[in-house]
Amino acid sequence: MNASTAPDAAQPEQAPLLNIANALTVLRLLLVPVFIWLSLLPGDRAGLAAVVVFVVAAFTDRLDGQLARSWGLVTSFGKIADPIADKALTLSAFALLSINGRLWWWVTILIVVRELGITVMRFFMLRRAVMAASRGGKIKTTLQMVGLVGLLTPWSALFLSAGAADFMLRAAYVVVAAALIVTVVTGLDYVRQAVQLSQRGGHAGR
Ligand SMILES: O=P(O)(O)OC[C@H](O)CO
Repeated sequence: MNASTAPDAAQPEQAPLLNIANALTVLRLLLVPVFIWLSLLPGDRAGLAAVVVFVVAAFTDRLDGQLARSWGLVTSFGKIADPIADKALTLSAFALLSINGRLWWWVTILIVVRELGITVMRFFMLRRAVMAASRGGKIKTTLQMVGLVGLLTPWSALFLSAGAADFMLRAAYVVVAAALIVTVVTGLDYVRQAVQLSQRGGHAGR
């Protein structure tokens, strides 16, 4: 939602906790069980409905960040909850794909370890600073979401030729590969930021 590591104690929050940006973040979290339920139903129609719910939830990620920045609705809750809502959505999709044998487990496990590891680290770092999502983190989430939509969509049910459906699926795997690289690199970068903050021994100074 917010670029860079932001100070928490130095600047008291102006925006109310109950605002449209945070409501969209909570909506994204609430859409996750709906997406999982639809994904587990048999048939292409349920699969397509699951993709629609996923896309709506992914769109709220774009919208909440934009609204928070442009309307001055940035809160510490949003900085923490926004990445958690993203991870709940993307990690459930990665796990479902691996369960269905459509994505290698090692890819899902690597991404789960990075995402949960950074979330735990964020909570530990709260004593010093709120580590908001970085630019790289946002790019990573976008790549993951685009790749996931490509892998989740039953392309053949969209009246595409076999060749076109195959092309879309291959393109999705390429995007997921790019997402995997950015996921690992940005994870390491967050660790570097956390080490620097810890060494400074105080609040993030921006
Ligand atoms: O890479 P993270 O953990 O900062 O997550 C990034 C967010 O999902 C961007 O909205």
